[in-house]
Amino acid sequence: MKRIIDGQQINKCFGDEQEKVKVLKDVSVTIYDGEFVSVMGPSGSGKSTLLYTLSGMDTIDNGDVKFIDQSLTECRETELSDIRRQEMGFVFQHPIFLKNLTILDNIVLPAMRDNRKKVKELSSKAQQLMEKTGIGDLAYRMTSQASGGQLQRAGICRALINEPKIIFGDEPTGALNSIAAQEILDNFLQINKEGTTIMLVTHDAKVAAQSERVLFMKDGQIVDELLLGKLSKTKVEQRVESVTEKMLKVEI
Ligand SMILES: Nc1ncnc2c1ncn2[C@@H]1O[C@H](COP(=O)(O)OP(=O)(O)OP(=O)(O)O)[C@@H](O)[C@H]1O
Repeated sequence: MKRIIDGQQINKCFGDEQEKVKVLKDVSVTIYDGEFVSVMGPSGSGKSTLLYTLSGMDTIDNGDVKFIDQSLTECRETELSDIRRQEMGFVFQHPIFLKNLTILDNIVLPAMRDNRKKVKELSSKAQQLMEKTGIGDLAYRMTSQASGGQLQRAGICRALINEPKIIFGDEPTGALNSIAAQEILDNFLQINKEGTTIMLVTHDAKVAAQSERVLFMKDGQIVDELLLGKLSKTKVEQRVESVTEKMLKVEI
């Protein structure tokens, strides 16, 4: 299988000489093209830091991170930001939008830098994405006129507008009720079915259980992993049980 992200012996500290906190300790992880991987672990175990270092959003102290064949650690900042913008999508727990733009324009805006002359095309693509994620009728609303779940779907559309190879999500369902969370997850499952690789950080066993592989972190290391395979709808409860069981073991 083709590797899309390859992190080798990643070390990352925060703080200064007097108060240094080692957050990632020799972490090695490979994400394969087309996978849907989630990362679980206790609060402070380093999940978000791992996501940010693997996506080149944050630097590492030593080790290496490759996106396909390109070492992100060796990239210049401009190259890195091109890769992040063109090849990666990001979805956060609380998506940030410009309040004076419509939802559609908020989705289109990040793609304008690379496609200045194609505003019409981009708008039509954004509209298609909105329809696909179930918010087609919200295109011309302002962000204040949408629910948290609807805004999160808009965040997914924005992440998809440049047709990224991989989407990184940091607790994308963390601020939503269980129904809205499942709707967002269904969007991710569909996107993954269509070929986009997904890596999510989550505290929710039900979210992790629907991914294909779960990495468990503790104290800055990946201490366990659960291979679930692609989701088949009949077995969700069983998958949740397996994830919860592993998670409890990790927390002990
Ligand atoms: N920018 C930063 N400066 C200093 N310390 C940081 C910074 N970012 C993270 N940390 C520390 O690194 C450790 C790991 O943080 P991280 O956010 O990666 O953990 P997490 O597993 O995602 O936690 P949570 O589930 O609570 O979001 C924590 O102790 C955190 O306080």
